[in-house]
Amino acid sequence: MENQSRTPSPALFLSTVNAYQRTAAIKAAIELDVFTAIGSGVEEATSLAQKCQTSERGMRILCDYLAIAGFLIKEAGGYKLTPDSAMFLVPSSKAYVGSTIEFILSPSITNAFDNLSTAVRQGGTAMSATGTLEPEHPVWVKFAKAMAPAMAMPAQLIAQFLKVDSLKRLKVLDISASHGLFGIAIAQHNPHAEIFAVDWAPVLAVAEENARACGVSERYHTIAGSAFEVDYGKDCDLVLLPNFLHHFDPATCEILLKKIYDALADGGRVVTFEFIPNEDRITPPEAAAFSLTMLATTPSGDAYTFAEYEQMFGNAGFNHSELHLLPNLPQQVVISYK
Ligand SMILES: C[S@@+](CC[C@H](N)C(=O)[O-])C[C@H]1O[C@@H](n2cnc3c(N)ncnc32)[C@H](O)[C@@H]1O
Repeated sequence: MENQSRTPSPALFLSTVNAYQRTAAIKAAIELDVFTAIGSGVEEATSLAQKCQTSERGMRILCDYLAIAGFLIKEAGGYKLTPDSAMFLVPSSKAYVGSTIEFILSPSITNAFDNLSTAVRQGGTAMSATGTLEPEHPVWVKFAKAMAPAMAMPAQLIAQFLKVDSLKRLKVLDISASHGLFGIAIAQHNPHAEIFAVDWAPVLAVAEENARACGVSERYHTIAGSAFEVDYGKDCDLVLLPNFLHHFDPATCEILLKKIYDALADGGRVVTFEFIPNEDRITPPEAAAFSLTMLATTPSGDAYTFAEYEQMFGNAGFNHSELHLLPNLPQQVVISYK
């Protein structure tokens, strides 16, 4: 109704076409360490320029733009951090996510969007036949290093949610382990947990380093190779499947889920952590929009609805699946039982 009654405007079109400038501004601010400088109390463009070794004009224009975009507050000619910027954009914060630009803005990802019309025409990535699913694609080592800070909180929330602390036996398979944080969080919550991490060999080196740093390396084992080909072993109690199924079409997901089903002990669980849109496929926006990333970067991946996951797990033999919301996260959790 609101759309019909207001005066038509090109504002949305123009801000969307210019959106690359927002991306460039936040990237520059992170590269120049502007948020650290402002967080440490340096607030005027002149002193910020000295601290970050930039021109004064450049710093003034960048900081004004960041204030317009909502990353900074401008007061009495100086700049302050917003609460979000203080928590997520200052590198000394535990919740720092600035490093994620190393993956999200890596050419392997951004180049995939340069030719989106072709991807739309053909219904899958225009990068190459396999996109980011090429075996040992180097972008995944970047992901493992850059995205770990953003996954630390979800990994801990999932470990808490699963209530694994008092189990006397816990064999865990972490498929697409990457940085390893999801499996490591389970090992931290349960001293009996043995983690078996599946991913490409160069990626698993990052997971092993993190397992060592978290003091769980003795219970952290790796299985290098394609999740579709390696031997998972038997009698797993828990399979972690975070941010993996979205890369594939439903038939391929079902092949993987059948393999997982065979590796699970009776009563075992699979934890799928994914962007899960509502049935309308346009809400919630962040989860639903993830579909475009899959169109641009993979041959046939998608952001699946819960009903679609239920069907895939059902077809693979699982007894039932449940959808759970975790606080303050754009992704949701599906628990599927053998
Ligand atoms: C989007 S990342 C998700 C990583 C991690 N599970 C997380 O949620 O943060 C996808 C991961 O799948 C891995 N991967 C891609 N294709 C794979 C395959 N065929 N077999 C095993 N791992 C694969 C990548 O190396 C990468 O670590």
